[in-house]
Amino acid sequence: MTTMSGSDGASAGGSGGRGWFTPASDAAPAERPAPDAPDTAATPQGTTTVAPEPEPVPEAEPHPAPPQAAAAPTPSAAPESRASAAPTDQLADSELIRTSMAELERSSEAATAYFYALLFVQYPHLREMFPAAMDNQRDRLFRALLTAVRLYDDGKILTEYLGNLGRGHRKYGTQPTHYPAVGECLMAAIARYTPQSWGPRTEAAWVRAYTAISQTMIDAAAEDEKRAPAWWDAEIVSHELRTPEIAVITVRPDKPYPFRAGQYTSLETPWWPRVWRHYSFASAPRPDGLLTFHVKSVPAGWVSSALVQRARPGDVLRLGPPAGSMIVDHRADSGLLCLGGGTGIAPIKALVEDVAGQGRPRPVEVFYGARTDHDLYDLDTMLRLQERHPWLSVRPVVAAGRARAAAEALAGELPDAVRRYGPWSAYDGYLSGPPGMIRTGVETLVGCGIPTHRIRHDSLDELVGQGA
Ligand SMILES: NC(=O)C1=CN([C@@H]2O[C@H](COP(=O)(O)OP(=O)(O)OC[C@H]3O[C@@H](n4cnc5c(N)ncnc54)[C@H](O)[C@@H]3O)[C@@H](O)[C@H]2O)C=CC1
Repeated sequence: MTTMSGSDGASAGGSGGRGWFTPASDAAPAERPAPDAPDTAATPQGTTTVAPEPEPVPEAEPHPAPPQAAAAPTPSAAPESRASAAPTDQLADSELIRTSMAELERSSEAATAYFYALLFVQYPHLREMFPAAMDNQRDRLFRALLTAVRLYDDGKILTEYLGNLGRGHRKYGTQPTHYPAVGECLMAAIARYTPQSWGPRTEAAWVRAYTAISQTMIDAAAEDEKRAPAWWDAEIVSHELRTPEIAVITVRPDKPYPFRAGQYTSLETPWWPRVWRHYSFASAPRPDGLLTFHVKSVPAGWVSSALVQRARPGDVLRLGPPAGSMIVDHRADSGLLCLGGGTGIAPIKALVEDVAGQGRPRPVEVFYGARTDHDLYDLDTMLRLQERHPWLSVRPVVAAGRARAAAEALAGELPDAVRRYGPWSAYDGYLSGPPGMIRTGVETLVGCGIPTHRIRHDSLDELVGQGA
């Protein structure tokens, strides 16, 4: 598999044949599917990172000033433009790309809007692969780029991130032949919005990086194609409204769906084609193969609202591959300290079931937080698990007031409640919930003596994009 340092793509220009960004000839055959935007990054040991994925949100399609005919970058006046595209090592590339990215960040919105406008003007047939509304999509592309640049010098993690991305993109129907088009428009957008840093060396560094990125994604998708479908259709077999905003939805996939407790998937509804959202599996793998999700409808959340208010048994959803590395290492004996906020309790419940299924008891301490006790929609389930398993402790934590249903609930924000117990230094941390909770939760656990490499959670980027 190609890594960032492996390719020597100079700026050759042109998007056809073996020009810019064309995958290596001995790599993936042309008909292999590949990706179009970001999906998942998982750090092997520590923090789980769920990366951006093209998951647009509805809305009219806004566009920036229409791009000119050709996507030629405009490198001329840049400070480093007099330098030749001489051989550069990866370190130099990463310097150039970071500088360029820092400048790009200042105009990220305009640059991504320009990129998509250019892509759809130059390659109109690609438009149908994207959802009608492009808002969130634009944001996700940029976040993916940022993630790749951030991981640029860490070959192993970058390869893992891109591999997940490539596999995740199979469901969009992306082909290897799409990469040159995307690369060409991306370079044009970067060139246009980084006048200070753009020049031949930076351009060559970006071309090398993009070529390597594409190749890694294409290879991963091709490899994945040998063993897994691009997507699964899954019929809803039960739909239970736990509160007016929260539904517990169980589906039956049309083919076996292998995954690990703590992971998540991407999900598309029939009502919003090509709009995908992430949801965690709320149970460990079951013998009957059914999968359960907890969905909270959020304001202006078209997908979540459809899933909660409109979906019914018999409706068919589409699932992407499993992703995420918030999984339990069953070779270890350490205890699990789990923080589940709101519907973030879903993967925590799966983790508890996973530990139970191993038949090797180890301490599991769950803090289940909600705004009000009314929002503790899955407390009964968690308390039943606690009754069944002596190694499990479940503590509800209610931020606002005290609940009748959970008279024993602790008061306050979830991380504060955790701090009152412990010691936790011998535990591994698992966090799932809203981004603010994850941030303060990680700080709290580190403050309690749990090193970051023993703390796992889904990525904040992904969670931010999820609420729709
Ligand atoms: N449905 C699913 O499968 C999954 C959902 N999630 C995420 O979980 C979140 C659930 O949202 P809601 O149920 O509306 O949760 P919520 O906003 O009602 O909050 C749940 C808990 O988090 C605490 N919290 C919130 N912000 C905090 C902050 N800044 N500092 C400390 N504590 C804070 C609250 O006090 C409460 O205890 C969403 O962001 C969703 O993306 C995460 C993983 C899986």
